[in-house]
Amino acid sequence: MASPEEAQDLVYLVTGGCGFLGEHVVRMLLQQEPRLYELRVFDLHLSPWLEELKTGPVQVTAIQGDVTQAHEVAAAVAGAHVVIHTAGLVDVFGRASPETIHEVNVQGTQNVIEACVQNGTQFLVYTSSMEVVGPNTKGHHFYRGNEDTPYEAVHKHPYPRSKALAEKLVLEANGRKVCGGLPLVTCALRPTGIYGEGHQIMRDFYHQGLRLGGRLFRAIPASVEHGRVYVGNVAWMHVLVARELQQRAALIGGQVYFCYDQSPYRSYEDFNMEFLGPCGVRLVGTHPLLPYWMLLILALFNALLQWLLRPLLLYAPLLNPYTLAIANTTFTVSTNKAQRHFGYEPLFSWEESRTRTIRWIQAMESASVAQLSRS
Ligand SMILES: NC(=O)c1ccc[n+]([C@@H]2O[C@H](COP(=O)([O-])OP(=O)(O)OC[C@H]3O[C@@H](n4cnc5c(N)ncnc54)[C@H](O)[C@@H]3O)[C@@H](O)[C@H]2O)c1
Ligand SMILES: C[C@@H](CO)CCC[C@@H](C)[C@H]1CC[C@H]2[C@@H]3[C@H](O)C=C4C[C@@H](O)CC[C@]4(C)[C@H]3CC[C@]12C
Repeated sequence: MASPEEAQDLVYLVTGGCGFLGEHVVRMLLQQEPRLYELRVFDLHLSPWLEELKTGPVQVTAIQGDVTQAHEVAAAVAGAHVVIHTAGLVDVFGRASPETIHEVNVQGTQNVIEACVQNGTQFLVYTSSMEVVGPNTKGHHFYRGNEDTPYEAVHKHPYPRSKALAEKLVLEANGRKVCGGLPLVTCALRPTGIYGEGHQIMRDFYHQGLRLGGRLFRAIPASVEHGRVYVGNVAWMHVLVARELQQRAALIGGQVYFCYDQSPYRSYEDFNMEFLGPCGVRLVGTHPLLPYWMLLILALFNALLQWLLRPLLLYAPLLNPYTLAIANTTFTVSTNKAQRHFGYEPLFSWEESRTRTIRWIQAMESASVAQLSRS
């Protein structure tokens, strides 16, 4: 039974609630937000696991919709107290056009803001990205920086450009009057590279490793640090900041926070090996097996091939000039701003985050073995 100060009276809306991060935010809200009365999950594609959540004490409402359609967003927001906007088109591989990325990430976010204003919804948390800052394509390193570290943010790629524009819209909307006259309170969370259960790129690396006989070949120097954060902690940060935004609007409104936890600083590949290693994949080489210039030629070749093949098929490999640049540029954060402003402490230790991620990969493996033996 909820105590009087914890009456179950709040309606939350999570956009992109069926995505990798969105699913963790949805589950975290159900576990950690005692004042939740209704949870609306809005996504272009609804996942079957939502059905099992509908049997719990909180009313879970699945809404199939598109953030680019203002009327669909407005209908979903009507009556909500808090919106957590995670929906986005995450594409650094050239799968979607720059126009589509802009439409979903920027126009979609504008639609969410306008829907909050029209409907009198006062609290908006936006999932931004480290890429709003960098790494930039000039290869400048961002070494254990924080929210105030000066850095030349240069956005040439459609994805980081769209995230930066959307973040700006969200922060500028802080303080706007919503219907009823109260101020809109917004903030943005900037995860570094998220990992954990459901991470598609980790899945891809694992399967690639299996195809190559349990090996992956080092392509990035071990000295390049890449920031990573566990999905459960990113979700927890969203839940906590959404709650505290309602109590400490003056402090948190209009602010940005990097998402961080105790995950160690490593290169992108070495970090992945923390999970893939125990699952039978090893990283070959202590130094990159190919020199950088050769990888760059391969990346440029991939980009050319993508362009040539576009009328016929979608060719979108992991390696392109942009992903090569990100993977080869140090970008790590070291901050306690979220702890100072809203009392954030990671919910999952590094050991737990690692164990959970390994168990997920192992479960994936058992499921595919079981499927093979059935067929
Ligand atoms: N994955 C990362 O490492 C990472 C890091 C930093 C920030 N982010 C941000 O976190 C958010 C979630 O990313 P993710 O990794 O979970 O991606 P994801 O692709 O798994 O999830 C995004 C979700 O948004 C939904 N969506 C896409 N277009 C939509 C539309 N037009 N209308 C409604 N829903 C739509 C998708 O169906 C999907 O369920 C994104 O905003 C992304 O920019 C991700
Ligand atoms: C050169 C390859 C040899 O193994 C390795 C390529 C790795 C890349 C595919 C990934 C390296 C860094 C990743 C990005 C980073 O973690 C942060 C991101 C921010 C987020 O908002 C979206 C995802 C991403 C762009 C992420 C995508 C994959 C990498 C480029």
